[in-house]
This record gives sequence, C-alpha cells and structure tokens, in this order.
Amino acid sequence: MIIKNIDIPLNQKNIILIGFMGAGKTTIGQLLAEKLGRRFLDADQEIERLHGMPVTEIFKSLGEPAFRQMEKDYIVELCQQSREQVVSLGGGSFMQDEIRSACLHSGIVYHLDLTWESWKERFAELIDTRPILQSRSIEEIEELFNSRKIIYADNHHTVNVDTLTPEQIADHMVRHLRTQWENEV
Ligand SMILES: Nc1ncnc2c1ncn2[C@@H]1O[C@H](COP(=O)(O)OP(=O)(O)O)[C@@H](O)[C@H]1O
Ligand SMILES: O=C(O)C1=C[C@@H](OP(=O)(O)O)[C@@H](O)[C@H](O)C1
Ligand SMILES: [Mg+2]
Repeated sequence: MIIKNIDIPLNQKNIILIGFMGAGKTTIGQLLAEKLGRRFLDADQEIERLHGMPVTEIFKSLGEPAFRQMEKDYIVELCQQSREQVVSLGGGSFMQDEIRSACLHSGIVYHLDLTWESWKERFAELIDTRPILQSRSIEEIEELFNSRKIIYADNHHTVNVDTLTPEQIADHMVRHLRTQWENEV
C-alpha cells in the first residue's frame, strides 16, 4: 500500500482518535474539532451515511466482515485524501493492519485510554448500539478490552479519560497539540 500525506507539516495532519467502544472518541472528537475550528468526521457516522443504514443494521443484515471492509475502504481513503480534520474511528477499526498503518503514517493518533473499572460504568448506555457487545458475556468483553489495549498502544499520544469530563479532555488535547505545533522545527 502506498501511503500519502506522510511528509506534510504537523499542523496539517489529521488528528485521529482511537480507543475502546465508549471511551468517548465521538463525543471528544466533536468538541476538539469545534475548539480547533476544524471539520469533524466520525468514521461510523460517515459509513452510515454512505451506506444508508445504521451500524447496527449493517452488522445485522450484511455481517461484521462487510462492516470491516467498509471501515477499511473509508478510513484508508480518508488518510490518503484529507488534511486538517479531526477524525474519530470506530473502536474495532484499529485492529486492521492497513488502517493502523495509514493512520500512524499520515495522522496524529491519540489513544483515549480508560480502565476496565471505569468502562464497566458505561456498559449499560452502550449495549443497545454496539453489536460487538451484544453477543458476548462480560468476561469475554473484558478479554476483548485487554487484547485491544495492546493494539491501541501503537499510538502517538495517550490520554487517560477515567476522571475528566469530555470538555476537560478536549481542552487538554488542544493545549497539547498547540505545544507540538509551536515546537515543530
Ligand atoms: N469523559 C467522559 N466522562 C463521562 N462520560 C463520557 C465521557 N466521554 C464519553 N462519555 C459518555 O460515554 C458514552 C460513549 O461516548 P462516545 O463518544 O460515543 O464513545 P465512543 O465513540 O468512543 O464509542 C456517551 O454516552 C458519552 O456521553
Ligand atoms: O469496537 C468495535 O468493534 C465497534 C465500535 C463502534 O464504534 P465506537 O468505538 O465509536 O463505539 C462501531 O464502529 C461498531 O459498533 C464496532
Ligand atoms: Mg464513536
């Protein structure tokens, strides 16, 4: 795969949010984009728009492999073609090598990290809209959480989201990004 957008200035790179379902990627990405005056793209919302159905329906009627293919097509293309966006990924997309590689080469990747204890408190509000959670026991979800954490460790910056509000996290990221942009030589 040829990856474009590698050699662009740091302040033009897409900012890409990764992390487990419910970590706050969509909520914080939207806030961060507003604060930076950038366009916001949520991969799931864009896939829903492109294919004309909700993610839950894609899983139900076309199956998970079809959804993973849609994610790969959409995110790899986005990494190649766009700059200066804030992009929130779906939690499973970073498991695909091509997506991970395209994001890490072309963007600034922030991992929104939270502990299993904090995550469990969000479980009830996630279950209806995350098909991946519906077919698993809590023990299996914990296993998935731990195995994905290893993959998410491949990032540029990690932000712990256990105790702060989305607003505080977005503010922290703005400060962090501005420091990086100012220090670029
Ligand atoms: N820092 C936070 N503190 C408390 N609740 C949060 C926080 N970030 C997100 N949430 C809540 O968790 C749920 C999942 O958030 P969402 O942004 O959809 O996560 P993701 O896109 O990572 O799956 C939402 O109900 C959201 O309001
Ligand atoms: O982790 C996953 O496999 C998924 C995460 C979801 O996005 P969020 O991480 O925004 O919840 C969505 O892409 C889909 O339900 C699958
Ligand atoms: Mg999301």
